[in-house]
Amino acid sequence: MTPPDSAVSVRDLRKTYGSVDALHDVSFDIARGETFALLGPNGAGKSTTIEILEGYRDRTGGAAEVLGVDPGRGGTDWKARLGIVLQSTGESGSATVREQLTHFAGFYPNPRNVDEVIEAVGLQEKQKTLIRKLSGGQRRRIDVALGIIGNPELLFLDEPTTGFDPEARRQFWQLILALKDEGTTILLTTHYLDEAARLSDRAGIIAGGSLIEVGAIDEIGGAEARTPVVRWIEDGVARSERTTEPSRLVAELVDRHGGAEVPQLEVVRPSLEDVYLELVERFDSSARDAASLHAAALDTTPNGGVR
Ligand SMILES: Nc1ncnc2c1ncn2[C@@H]1O[C@H](COP(=O)(O)OP(=O)(O)OP(=O)(O)O)[C@@H](O)[C@H]1O
Repeated sequence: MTPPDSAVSVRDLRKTYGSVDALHDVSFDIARGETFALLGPNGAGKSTTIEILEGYRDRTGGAAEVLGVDPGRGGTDWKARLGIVLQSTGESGSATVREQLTHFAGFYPNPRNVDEVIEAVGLQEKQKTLIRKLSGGQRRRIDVALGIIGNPELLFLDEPTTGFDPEARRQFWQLILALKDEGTTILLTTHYLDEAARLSDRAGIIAGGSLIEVGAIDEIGGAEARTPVVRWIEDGVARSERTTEPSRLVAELVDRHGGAEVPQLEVVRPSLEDVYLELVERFDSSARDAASLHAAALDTTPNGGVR
């Protein structure tokens, strides 16, 4: 089932929690060495997908392979090849930063150097501090440090930079780019679309438990969604136009203004965030249409309408 260079392969993955249909028919591959972002609104099914792939959660249906192994059956050797940064901060213990990392390094056959990891997550000055005395953002760095201490082939990062200050996020990005250079495969979920765009090669967008789009980070959504928008003010009215030839339009506007400044002129290339919001909004509105069609059909069926 798995393409030969795949680190992760998912086919028709389904998960229900009681009556909640959390995932349906989700299929995607992640190549070895690739950084893949799984994006989507709250409750879309990202953590459920990740937890199934980590072997923490059973699936209801479909198939999955992670580093060539069914995650439902992965043993200790397989787990030692994974690095996991869960969504919630788990570390609050009474060990120091250095003690905790040294302790966890001992669980792995080929761990990273503890000093290097402490430096990579920017905790040199806190290495002798008890973890429970760290700030929330600093504890999150410990989560990331514990995720990479085992020198994983595949790293799962579930909203890794929540609570980071902007400088810490940039520092974290450098760390991830360095891991990527070393060939680590990374599966990232994040609500920061700039983070996904900066770090990932490809992304999948999940909404309502379905994968609605998957593709290269600078192609996702298709060429039309990426068309630049020219914005300006004319006669006191805000104008905008989508065009594949923004230079031509700008030249025309300058001409129309007799060579003077065009008020508040800007050319904006839609960002990953703009494309994402458009795709999710389109999904939401077709889900609303389907729900009202369904309600209308019930209403017209004999004894179907509940009033
Ligand atoms: N243990 C559980 N029991 C019942 N329902 C659950 C459970 N875990 C998740 N769900 C439901 O499954 C759906 C998907 O949740 P999931 O946590 O995978 O979403 P998510 O995309 O990770 O969201 P977020 O961005 O908020 O973390 C949601 O409707 C959620 O309420």
